[in-house]
Amino acid sequence: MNPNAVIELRDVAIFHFDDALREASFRGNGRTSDMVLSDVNLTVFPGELVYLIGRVGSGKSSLLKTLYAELPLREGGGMVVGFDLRRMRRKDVPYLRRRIGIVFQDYQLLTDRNVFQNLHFVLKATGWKNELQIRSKIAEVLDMVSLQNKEYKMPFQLSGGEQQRLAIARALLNNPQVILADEPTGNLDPAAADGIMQLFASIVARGCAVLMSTHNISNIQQYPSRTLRFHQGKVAEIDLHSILGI
Ligand SMILES: Nc1ncnc2c1ncn2[C@@H]1O[C@H](COP(=O)(O)OP(=O)(O)OP(=O)(O)O)[C@@H](O)[C@H]1O
Repeated sequence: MNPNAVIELRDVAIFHFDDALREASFRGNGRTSDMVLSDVNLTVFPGELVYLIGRVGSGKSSLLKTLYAELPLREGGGMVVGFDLRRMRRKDVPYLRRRIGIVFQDYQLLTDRNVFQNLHFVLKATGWKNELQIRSKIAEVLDMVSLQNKEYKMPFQLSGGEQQRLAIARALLNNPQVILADEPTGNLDPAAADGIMQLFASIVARGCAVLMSTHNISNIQQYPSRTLRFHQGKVAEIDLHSILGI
């Protein structure tokens, strides 16, 4: 494994284990899992922006879930920010998640808490104790995502783009080396999506690696970068000329 990589996958296969299928196999009827991807090899270094593209159901979310240990890695080798995915136990998962940031299409904010409380909650849950340091960290990340002065807004009082900025601020709280973003611009209009892409570009420029699944080719046109195509159960790096026509 490359000591400088923040993500490394070697000969990985990804499966969904289905309880109904498992039940069938107990009865001697065969399969217990559905293979989504196989032969996945990937190395990502600090400060890289990597897009994941492919049709609905091609496995982009499944790969991201494997990287944040929502789906267990059962075949091949995988390291994420120094954590060995094959050796992860359930109790190790929160420690991995403190070292990475995760951003979803639907923001996944605490809807009954304001901006400040959404961030405060995460810092307390990840072991921060000193209120002064907590306040200073919250001010720092809100500044990074241009949401200063919105601390007391509730999520429903924010635009979609602002809610996604808050989700990104939350992902930045513990200075992650990697951000995994699953269609972060999927619910946004072009102007808001553009702002989110600018924000990710600034995060990448600070040395954080970002893996982003997207159906939005204009994201890639705007910030061309390494792109992986998910197709027929495999992942392959593609030549940007083939999708951008440049
Ligand atoms: N929890 C699950 N249990 C069983 N199969 C699943 C589960 N989640 C996803 N799948 C299957 O795994 C395959 C890959 O799905 P995945 O969500 O990773 O695709 P995707 O490329 O992210 O799609 P989208 O672009 O819609 O987000 C699909 O065939 C899907 O039906």
